[in-house]
Amino acid sequence: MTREIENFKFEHRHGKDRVRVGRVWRNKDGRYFFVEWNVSISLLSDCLPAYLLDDNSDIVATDTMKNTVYVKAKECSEQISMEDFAILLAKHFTSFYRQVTGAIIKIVEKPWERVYIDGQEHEHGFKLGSEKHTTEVFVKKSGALQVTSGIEGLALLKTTMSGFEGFIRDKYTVLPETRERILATEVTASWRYSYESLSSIPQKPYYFTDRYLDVKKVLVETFYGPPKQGVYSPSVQNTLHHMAKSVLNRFLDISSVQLKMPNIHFLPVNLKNKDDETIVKFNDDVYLPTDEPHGSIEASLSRFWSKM
Ligand SMILES: O=c1[nH]c(=O)c2[nH]c(=O)[nH]c2[nH]1
Repeated sequence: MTREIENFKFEHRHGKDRVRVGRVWRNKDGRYFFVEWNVSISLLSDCLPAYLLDDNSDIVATDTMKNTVYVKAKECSEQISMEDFAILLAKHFTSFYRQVTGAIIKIVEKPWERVYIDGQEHEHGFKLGSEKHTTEVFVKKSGALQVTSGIEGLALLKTTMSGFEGFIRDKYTVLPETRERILATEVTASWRYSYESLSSIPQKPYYFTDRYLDVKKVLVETFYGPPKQGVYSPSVQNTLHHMAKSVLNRFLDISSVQLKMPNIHFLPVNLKNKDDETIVKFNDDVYLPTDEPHGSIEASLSRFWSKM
């Protein structure tokens, strides 16, 4: 909420961060489904008297917000995507409380994956995977909405078909040019859907979950290229742009995509002993893995008609 008070601009919101919830569903055949979500709620509401006076009569308590997560999780008798759960929560807060004019709900899913035993899916066994699915939903009382989904911690590496040449060389430059290096990154991606109102959201139950898996697949496939020959990457920047473009070309319901791709360096190892004898000579084989410092490369790509 933005207000002008005594010639100052005053903005406020309040909510509850990191509400953790696990939800189990069981289908008729006795097969279990499980999600673990970390939910953050932020409400835009008319509760100025609480800031200016000792009047809390327009405050939705953040403890109440936390409880609502569990109530709504309980009420979801069928499995639901985390985007739909975020929309459901936001709809609740903006319609149930006169004071609430907007709700921002963020969810990060813990990557529990069904296990396979002897090549067979386990009915109720899960193990922790790596990258995380994220979402952020903003719903206004009017029904206007924004839905963003994303991925965090998608670690990708290829051992060849990457180089970096032709960059600025000056007295500070040491880095040799190369057409052969390891390319490694940990992708953080987010993409905005083009839906702008509650009524335009697709009603298909796993729509957003399926889309998340589709986008991840396109990002990964574009990074690596075809299984046998791969695809040459002249820079992280170029690969990032290809990945973003592939997502927008493939999915017309996505209006913009943002990618952060740190360049995680693997340094060539060359060693000489005290007699100046070479004991390890680098031949694109032995590397020193590092996590810092790392290059930081990020960009966003949007359709022209996108409002992002
Ligand atoms: O793909 C790269 N992009 C850069 O901007 C850069 N800078 C650098 O030192 N190595 C690399 N690699």
